[in-house]
Amino acid sequence: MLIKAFAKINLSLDIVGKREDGYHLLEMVMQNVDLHDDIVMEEMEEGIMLTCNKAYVPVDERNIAYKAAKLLMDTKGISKGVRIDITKRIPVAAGLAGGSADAAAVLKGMNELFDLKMSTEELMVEGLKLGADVPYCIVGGTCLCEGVGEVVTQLKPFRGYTILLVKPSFGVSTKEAYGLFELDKINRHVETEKLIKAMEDDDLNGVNYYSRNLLENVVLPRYPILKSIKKMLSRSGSIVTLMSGSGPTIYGIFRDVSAAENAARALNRNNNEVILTSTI
Ligand SMILES: C[C@](O)(CO)[C@H](O)COP(=O)(O)OP(=O)(O)OC[C@H]1O[C@@H](n2ccc(N)nc2=O)[C@H](O)[C@@H]1O
Ligand SMILES: Nc1ncnc2c1ncn2[C@@H]1O[C@H](COP(=O)(O)OP(=O)(O)OP(=O)(O)O)[C@@H](O)[C@H]1O
Repeated sequence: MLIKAFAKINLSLDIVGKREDGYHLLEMVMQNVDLHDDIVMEEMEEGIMLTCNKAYVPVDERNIAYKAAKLLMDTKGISKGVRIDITKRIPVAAGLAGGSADAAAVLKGMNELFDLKMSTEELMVEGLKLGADVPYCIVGGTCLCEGVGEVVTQLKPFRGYTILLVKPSFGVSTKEAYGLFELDKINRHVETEKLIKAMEDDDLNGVNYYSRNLLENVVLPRYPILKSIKKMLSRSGSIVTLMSGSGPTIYGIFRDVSAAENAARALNRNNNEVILTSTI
């Protein structure tokens, strides 16, 4: 069985509170792009066997896809085993929810492979045990995500926009980014309703005006190169230019595909991973 695990970008990320356990309460608009990992799953006699085409991704119980398979085996009492082969294309530790997308794909795959008859809601409850982005990755598409990310509301699709992803050679730890954030220093939050309206109206200038990621406040000052990438993208014709999630990936939304292709050529240096894709 082949399942595609799609990357996401954040059109917004607002932090509106903090829980006792340190997790942040969010309001974010998330969007899948066509860039995806391929997950091939197959039943085995016993155990979990995982492979990945990227040597730096762990293939044991540290892999979130492995954890996803183990979680359902334990909670659903599955006596068989599963083989999972991951072809990774989504950059790692990038703010694109690569690991979360793999985990969501494995939960869905296990549901089918072992005929578990779990509903989307049940899969989301199990997914949240693995990571805050996993429930969104189960639903996918264009969504408003609240709570710690797990309260997911589908929005009108925002399909077919040309996206250029630029991921510099370093990664950013999500935990570290949230750790640097100080909520009491924020005096302007995201106008999420207005952003959603602009998206619904296909008003890219409005999307540009209202799209914001509050984690940029702590991640950009730490990595000034990200500011240069944002500038280069805007100068190259990107209409919306924002950091995704906890970074470091910066993306641009283009009206004009050839402008995006030119920007891709200009930014293809310093070991940046530059990927041309589109919203789905
Ligand atoms: C940055 C985003 O990707 C935006 O979509 C997500 O908020 C992060 O989602 P994720 O990587 O699935 O997050 P998890 O694996 O659950 O958590 C990683 C770390 O991020 C921090 N974290 C995560 C989600 C959240 N709402 N508040 C947090 O403070 C916590 O310190 C946690 O230890
Ligand atoms: N299946 C997986 N794919 C990628 N990374 C994984 C996977 N399983 C575990 N990891 C580890 O998780 C860490 C974060 O990777 P991931 O790609 O999920 O981050 P991210 O894109 O920033 O995700 P998010 O946007 O959810 O924070 C990496 O250090 C990586 O080694």
